Amino acid sequence: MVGNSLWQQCVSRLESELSEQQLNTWIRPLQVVEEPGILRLLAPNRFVLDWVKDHFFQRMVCIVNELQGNDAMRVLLEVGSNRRPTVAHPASPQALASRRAAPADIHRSGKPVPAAPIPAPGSPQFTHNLNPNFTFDSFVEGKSNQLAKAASLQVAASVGKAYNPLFLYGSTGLGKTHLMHAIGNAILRDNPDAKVVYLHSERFVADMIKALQHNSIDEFKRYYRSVDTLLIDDIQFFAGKERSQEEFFHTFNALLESQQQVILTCDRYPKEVDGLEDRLKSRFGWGLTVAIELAELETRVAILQRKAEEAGTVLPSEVAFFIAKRIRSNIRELEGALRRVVANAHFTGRPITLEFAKEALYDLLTLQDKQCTVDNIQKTVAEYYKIRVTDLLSTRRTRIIARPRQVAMALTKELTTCSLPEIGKAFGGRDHTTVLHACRKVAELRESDAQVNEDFITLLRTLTT
Ligand SMILES: Nc1ncnc2c1ncn2[C@@H]1O[C@H](COP(=O)(O)OP(=O)(O)OP(=O)(O)O)[C@@H](O)[C@H]1O
Repeated sequence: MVGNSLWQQCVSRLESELSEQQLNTWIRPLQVVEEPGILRLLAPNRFVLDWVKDHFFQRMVCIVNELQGNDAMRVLLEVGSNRRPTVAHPASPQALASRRAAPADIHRSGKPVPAAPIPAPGSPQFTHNLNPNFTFDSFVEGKSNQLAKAASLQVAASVGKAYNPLFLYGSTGLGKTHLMHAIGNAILRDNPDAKVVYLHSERFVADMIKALQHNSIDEFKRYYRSVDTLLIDDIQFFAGKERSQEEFFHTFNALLESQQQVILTCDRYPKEVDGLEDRLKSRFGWGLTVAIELAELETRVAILQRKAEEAGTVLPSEVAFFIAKRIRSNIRELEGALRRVVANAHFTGRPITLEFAKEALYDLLTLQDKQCTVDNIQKTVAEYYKIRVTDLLSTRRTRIIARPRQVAMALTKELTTCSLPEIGKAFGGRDHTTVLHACRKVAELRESDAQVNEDFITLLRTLTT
């Protein structure tokens, strides 16, 4: 029996034994490589590997043996991917400090930079900069962030030992900073004397420049190297900043060598950050690299309800569903919409009903509606894939046209109230079954092809913000 179908049979068996959540988190992310006599399973990272090994591996081997009878295959479990890399392999700490940095420029995030953590010269105190509200308890778990939360809990419980560095990545506003602070808060709760320091990468750069100007770079180094846990947010802002990367590289190495915990966040997979040195990219993947995905509808609703509860407001579920359906790609924006509804209710003294929420969010949603016309979706998709709108409407079936067309149809289904026949008509008079097929195909590809998933998310975000 070939590895793949054997594995499929094994998964079918597990489907009747495990919960959907367990299957999604631990079993389905495994990829199979076919080799004679060997069923090689690739886990996307060490975290999944360890978990699967401890909880399911024995059972998996049993099932394979049962399915195979006498000519049982060897089952191997290792970290790797036959799609795209997720985690680099560890290397010796001795190899850490041996290389030098390469040059580049500066760019700015436009985000507010949190207060500087550097204490006045000679001052021994540490500034955590942690938001006490960002805890594991206040973090709503869903399929999209389950793995990231589990990994974060593990790191908080085993600082410097479990996974170092922990690298959380995902689009903006999906909860990376929240989780990072949750780890810091949990570490401090267990050990109030722990030196936990959070800062945005721009702050690191600004402090380093200040230290260089004031001839206090040694103190700067000492400070960062003396922390127990260093949390650096949005490391994509290191891109192109040569000197900062070099400094960070050495700090990072020093911390890792002495088992101090480093936690990093980024808006994309480390290897995809342009302007970041290769040695940093590869080093970032030495511990555990975990993605936070776009939250699904149910999680968005649960987050809204949790935030409303925290604000002391009761949010009727039809209102929560309405907001969550309209704002899909960013939890921060979801919170913004909720804040607006709650504030309006407070000022006007009116109860929060569906009608009221529609009124309160009128401007925001009208702007979104304007962007979400079929014409605009077609134009945006065509520009993104560098093809013409007429190509999308044509009968051409080459992959470079057909795939964007499917993505555009799926986006139209997601973002407008058009029916399948209406979408078909708008895309060169196609049948509704073609549209249905396109939507299913895109959903399937988003699971199996990281590039399609990224294209879809980027387009969704462009069209809804
Ligand atoms: N699963 C969740 N449960 C509760 N709140 C969440 C969740 N995900 C995100 N949030 C909230 O959404 C807001 C934005 O999250 P956060 O700042 O962590 O995003 P981010 O991924 O770090 O974004 P950026 O890349 O822009 O820094 C925060 O207020 C956070 O509390």
